[in-house]
Amino acid sequence: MSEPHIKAENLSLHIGKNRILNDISFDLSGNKIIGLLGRNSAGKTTLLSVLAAYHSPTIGTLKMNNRDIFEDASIVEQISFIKEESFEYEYDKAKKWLDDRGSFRANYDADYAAHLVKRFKIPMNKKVYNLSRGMKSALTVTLGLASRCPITIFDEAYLGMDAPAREIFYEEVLKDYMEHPRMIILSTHLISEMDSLFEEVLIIKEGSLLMQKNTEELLTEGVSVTGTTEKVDAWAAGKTILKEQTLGNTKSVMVFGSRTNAERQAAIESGLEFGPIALQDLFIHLTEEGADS
Ligand SMILES: Nc1ncnc2c1ncn2[C@@H]1O[C@H](COP(=O)(O)OP(=O)(O)OP(=O)(O)O)[C@@H](O)[C@H]1O
Repeated sequence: MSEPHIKAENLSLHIGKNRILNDISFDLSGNKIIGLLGRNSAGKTTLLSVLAAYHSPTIGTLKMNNRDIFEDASIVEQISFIKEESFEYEYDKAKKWLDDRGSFRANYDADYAAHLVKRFKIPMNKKVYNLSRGMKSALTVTLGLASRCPITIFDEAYLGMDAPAREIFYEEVLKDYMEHPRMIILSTHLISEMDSLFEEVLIIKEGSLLMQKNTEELLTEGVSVTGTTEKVDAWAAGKTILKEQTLGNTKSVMVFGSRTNAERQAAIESGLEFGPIALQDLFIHLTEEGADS
């Protein structure tokens, strides 16, 4: 298959009277790791389930490699959608569950799955419903990674995993992506742990797309500036201020928006101090109630 290309145009999803996704357009192309960021209830799971063809858009279109995801079953085979499952009635042993599901996936690598099972220490002789929450997550993540689908979606797949298991997950995502490039989309609202994975991010807020950006570009647009209140106010006038703090005559602002190098240089020469803003801080302020990017 050629490199994946997903194009959403004016996509809206209504369920009953609820308008869950509103007029979303984006263009994702190539093998890369993409972060889908949004606060609780922003619509991450819903958007991903539309991408995985679980829901058809009420309005608008969603195409993969120029074909409608809902009209072509062969496309759905290229997509793996991993989310937290309760597995309340899953009486198979973990080994059978994984082997059965892997057998339906064209690129499934059983040796790699065995490697992940070992790293996560999943007790494969236990019945799935009896596994701990963290082990259920590890099992689904193992299926998602070892399936090596051209489009692999993890919807907050770390839920239930403890910190060491999450660390293994992040390491394996990166390592396996480098060896077998594909499009991997990870949704999260725990950004600080995962920010270094994302080459691109989609940020959604209240069912609408706030932005689609290359992560590096996004990070260069956010900057914290500190100096005397007078100088900081003069510099920040007309800019998008995400946050401000004053202590005595010293002021610090977080600003978002593109700047020229010359502008930055002049500000530094006038005595202002520039610092980076972490992706998580940018996310928090950009998605705040009333924030307008
Ligand atoms: N079947 C449904 N019927 C009605 N409303 C729904 C349905 N599914 C989701 N919603 C609503 O749509 C909104 C988005 O839900 P969604 O689960 O996509 O958010 P999320 O960003 O994944 O949230 P979280 O981070 O809390 O998991 C929520 O307000 C939710 O209550």
